[in-house]
Amino acid sequence: MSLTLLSAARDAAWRAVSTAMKYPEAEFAAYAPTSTAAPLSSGPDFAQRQAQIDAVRGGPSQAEAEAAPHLIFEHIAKQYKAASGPVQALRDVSFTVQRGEIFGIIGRSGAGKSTLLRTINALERPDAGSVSIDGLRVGELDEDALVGLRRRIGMIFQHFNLLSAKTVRDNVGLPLRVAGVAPEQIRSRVDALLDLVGLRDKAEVYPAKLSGGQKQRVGIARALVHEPDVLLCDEATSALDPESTQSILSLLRDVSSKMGLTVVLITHDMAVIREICDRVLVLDQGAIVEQGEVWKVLGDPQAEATRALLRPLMHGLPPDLAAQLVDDLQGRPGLAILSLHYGGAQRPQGVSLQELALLGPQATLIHGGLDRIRGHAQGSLLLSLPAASWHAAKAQGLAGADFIEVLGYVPAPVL
Ligand SMILES: Nc1ncnc2c1ncn2[C@@H]1O[C@H](COP(=O)(O)OP(=O)(O)OP(=O)(O)O)[C@@H](O)[C@H]1O
Repeated sequence: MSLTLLSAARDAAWRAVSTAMKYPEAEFAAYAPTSTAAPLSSGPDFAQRQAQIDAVRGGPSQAEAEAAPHLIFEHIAKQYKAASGPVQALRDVSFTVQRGEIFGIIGRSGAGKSTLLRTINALERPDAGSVSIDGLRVGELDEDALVGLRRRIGMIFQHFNLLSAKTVRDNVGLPLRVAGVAPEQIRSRVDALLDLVGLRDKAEVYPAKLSGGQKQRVGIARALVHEPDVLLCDEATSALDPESTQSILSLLRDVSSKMGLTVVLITHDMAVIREICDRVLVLDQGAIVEQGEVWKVLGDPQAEATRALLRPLMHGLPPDLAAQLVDDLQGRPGLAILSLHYGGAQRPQGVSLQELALLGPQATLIHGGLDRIRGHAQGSLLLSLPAASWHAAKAQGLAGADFIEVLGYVPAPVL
C-alpha cells in the first residue's frame, strides 16, 4: 500500500472510531494520525520533542528536571456562554503538579473540575492563562504537536467509553491500530497491559460481559497503550460499587508507581482523595479555595466548601445518640461529654492509650474513630467522664488530642 493510501485508510478508520464513539473527535484525537509523523512504533514522541528542545536550550540537569513541576497552571480563566447568560467556569486558577504525584481536584457539582481537567489535553481552551507540560505551553502547540501531546496523556472516564462491538483486546489495541502500529507489536503490548490490569483471561470477551470494575480496568489499559506520562481520571470510580472503587484505586496507585505516571484525578468524593491522592485542590465556583497535602487539608480544613465535602467522612454523632446523651446528662450531675479531635500533625504513630488513660477509669468511649492518611492519625473520639477527672487530665495535657470540645456538662449541685 502506498503512503498516501495508508494515510487515507487511517483517516477513514479514525473517522469511523469518532463516529462510533459518539463523543467529540478531540477526545480521541490522540488516536488520529498526524499529517507529518511516521506511524507510531513505540517511541514517546512528546518526550523526544522535549529532549530536542532541552538540548537546544542547554537542557535542565536531572535534579532540576525532577524538582521542576510536571504541570503548571497559570491564571486560568474560562467562561461559557449559556442560554441563561455567561457562566464563569474557572477564575484565575494557578497551581502546579509534580512529576509522579497523584493529584486530586475536588469540588461540588459545577465547581469547574471537568473544565480544568480538560485544559490539560486542550479539550478545553482557556480564555486566559496557560497550562504548561514539561515546560511546553499547551496553548501554543499546533495540531500535529497536540496529537503528540495527547499520546503522552492517557484519560479514563466515568462511563468507561468502551466500544461494545469490540472485544477487550480490540478496545485496548484500537489506539495503536489507528496510529499504524504493526499487529504483532499491538498484540504483545495489549497482552502486557491486560496482564498489568489483571484481565488477560478476558481478552476475547465483549464489554457487555464485564462488571463495572472490569470495564474500568479495560479503560485504564487503553489509556496506557501509548505509554503516557500523565493520566487524567474523570470521575473514574463514580459509577462503581465500593469494592470495585477500592480495587480500581489500588490499581491506579500501583500503575502510577510502576510507570512513574503523574495522575490528575477529579472527583466529588473525598473518600477517593483520602484513599489515593498525595495533594488535593478544592475548587468552588471556579476558584481555588484550598490546596495542600491531603492529610493536612483533611485534618484541618479551612474552607467551608472543603468542610461540606468532608462531612460524609466525619465520625459525626448520629442524631438518635445525641438525643440519648442529652437525656442521659440530665440525670447525672458532674458529668461532661467531650469530643477529642486529632488532626494528625504531631501523630504519625497514632494515639497512645496511655495518653487516653489520663482521662481516668470512669471515662467511657461513646462514639468516634480514627483514620490513617499518609501515616497521620486523624478523627475524633466522643467520651463521657466526670468533669473532675477531665480537669485533672487537662492539667497534664490534652490526653494527646489537638483540641478538645466540651459538648455538654451538668454542674454538680453545690452542697
Ligand atoms: N459547554 C458548556 N456550555 C455552557 N456551560 C458549561 C459548559 N460546560 C460546563 N459549563 C458550566 O460551567 C460550570 C463548570 O462546569 P464543569 O463541568 O467544569 O464542572 P464540574 O465541577 O466538573 O461539575 P460536575 O461535577 O457536575 O461534572 C458549570 O456551571 C457548568 O454548567
